[in-house]
Amino acid sequence: MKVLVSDNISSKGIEILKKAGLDVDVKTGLKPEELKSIIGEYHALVIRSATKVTADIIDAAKNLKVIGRAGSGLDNVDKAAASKKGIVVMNTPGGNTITTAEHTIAMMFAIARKIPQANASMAKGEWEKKKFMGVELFNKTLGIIGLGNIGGEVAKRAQGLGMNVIAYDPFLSEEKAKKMGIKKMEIAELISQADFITIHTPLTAETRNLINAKTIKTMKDSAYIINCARGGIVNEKDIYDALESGKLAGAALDVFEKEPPENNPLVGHEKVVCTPHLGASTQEAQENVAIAIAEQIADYLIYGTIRNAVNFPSIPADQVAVLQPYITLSEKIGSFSSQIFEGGITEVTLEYRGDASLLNISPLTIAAIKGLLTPILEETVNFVNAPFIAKERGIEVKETKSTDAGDYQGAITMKITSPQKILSVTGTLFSKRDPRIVKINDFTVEIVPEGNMLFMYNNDKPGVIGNIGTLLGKNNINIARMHFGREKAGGKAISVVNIDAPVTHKILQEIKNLPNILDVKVINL
Ligand SMILES: NC(=O)c1ccc[n+]([C@@H]2O[C@H](COP(=O)([O-])OP(=O)(O)OC[C@H]3O[C@@H](n4cnc5c(N)ncnc54)[C@H](O)[C@@H]3O)[C@@H](O)[C@H]2O)c1
Ligand SMILES: O=C(O)[C@H](O)COP(=O)(O)O
Repeated sequence: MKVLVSDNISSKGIEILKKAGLDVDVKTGLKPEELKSIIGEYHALVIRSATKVTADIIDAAKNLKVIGRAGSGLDNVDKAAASKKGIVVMNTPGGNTITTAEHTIAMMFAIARKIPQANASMAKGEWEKKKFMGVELFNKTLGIIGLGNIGGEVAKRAQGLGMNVIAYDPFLSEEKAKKMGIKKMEIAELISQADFITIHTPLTAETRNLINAKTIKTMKDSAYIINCARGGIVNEKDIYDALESGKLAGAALDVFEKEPPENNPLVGHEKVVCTPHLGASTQEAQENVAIAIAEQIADYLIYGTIRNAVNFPSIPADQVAVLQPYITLSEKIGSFSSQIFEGGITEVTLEYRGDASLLNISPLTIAAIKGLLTPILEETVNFVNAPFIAKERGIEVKETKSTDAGDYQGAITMKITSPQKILSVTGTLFSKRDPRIVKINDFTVEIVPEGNMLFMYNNDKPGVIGNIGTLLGKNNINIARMHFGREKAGGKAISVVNIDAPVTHKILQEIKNLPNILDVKVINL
């Protein structure tokens, strides 16, 4: 397997990839067309923030299985295009958190005490003591927008400096904020109260342009803005206008709308401190993220283990043993159901009952959808692109949970709806690991879902089984197992036969023509 490392990462990560037996090429600074022309030969791509993995690049990535970000931000990757193609996108959350929080604090000190400006002045031989009067951080209010990993570490450090920390984060509970000794508030309130405002959110549709002329108007004239998150969250033109008009005291920026910035008047402005996206640039953080991404990529390419993927739920190591049999069961229920169902599917509901309801159900639902789509689609369906394909095909996926599993310890039911009909298939685990299909609509059955199978609706009349056995025997096809279910004696019945070899189209036709056979489907699991 070949790995392309297209941005600078610590050599420790490259050593790990090579030791794992992977063929590693390091080619940094590639132009988009150069990357596009070579990406087809690689199975993994390791990046930082410089490489732009656009839909165009992904389209050319014929063999790519994984994109690994040595760091956290993934706004330079077209995640939807990658997911659609079944490419796992993973990052290394946490590896550069402390380093970036420290950089934020350093930027806050730098702008409050004008350290870079004073340094530049001294380098020119000046001694401008009066010009570089600063402000203390002690007793000032720090407003943190986005109290996640980095925001949280910034908060701790600011509290240590005697600052009053307030935060805006719509996804943060009041209780957690309280535990951290932080007052949570709405953004408008934070902006009007803060002496220093620091941003630690991802760049999303919600956060793009979050700090703009309108919000700046409501800030204190003495306020400072620090952005070590992503360019585009603060509107650079509006910050420049505010600084020029005396509305803001200063800004410290590590990230920019365009990187590297071109003709950006904020760079070199006397009230601005700039660093070239250095938030994560310490030896410690770079080793952390390079080692982490190399291990994650090697584990995925060699063992299929997915960790820290943004487009597939991670399964913690201690949950794998319990979840794996249920993942297998879900996938088999999905595959079994789609092979006996006919019609345009509009909705799929997964019902988790008993023990199954207590599990992390997202991977189980994805497995069921993968199982459902694989037999009916030409394109490769995997755990990453299955939810995307379902959505694209207009299939609504729902989940329900109930602790009551009736006769079973745990059960999963897949209900497939089309405008004409509904199919319901329930499965369970025998001895905690052996999948069984135990109900199909109102028929109670006990089917081992594996290998080649024949699924039949028939009239519950004598001779049906004998006829099938004779026909298969004549064609030298051995029956491994047979299962039956019926509504009532003499009514409609279900027969499922596990066979040791697949049937040909001709044999299938002959089965269809047997007396009392209403319908036959071939299943392969
Ligand atoms: N400058 C650098 O070199 C550098 C290094 C690492 C990370 N980063 C960037 O820093 C940012 C934060 O990283 P992190 O690891 O702390 O991420 P995180 O996911 O731990 O935290 C992000 C926080 O933002 C909050 N949030 C999301 N949308 C929001 C909104 N609309 N308003 C307010 N809060 C919102 C989330 O609830 C979460 O608590 C990211 O943009 C990341 O890319 C930059
Ligand atoms: O998202 C990140 O991890 C940071 O922005 C660091 O980016 P970098 O790896 O390009 O320095």
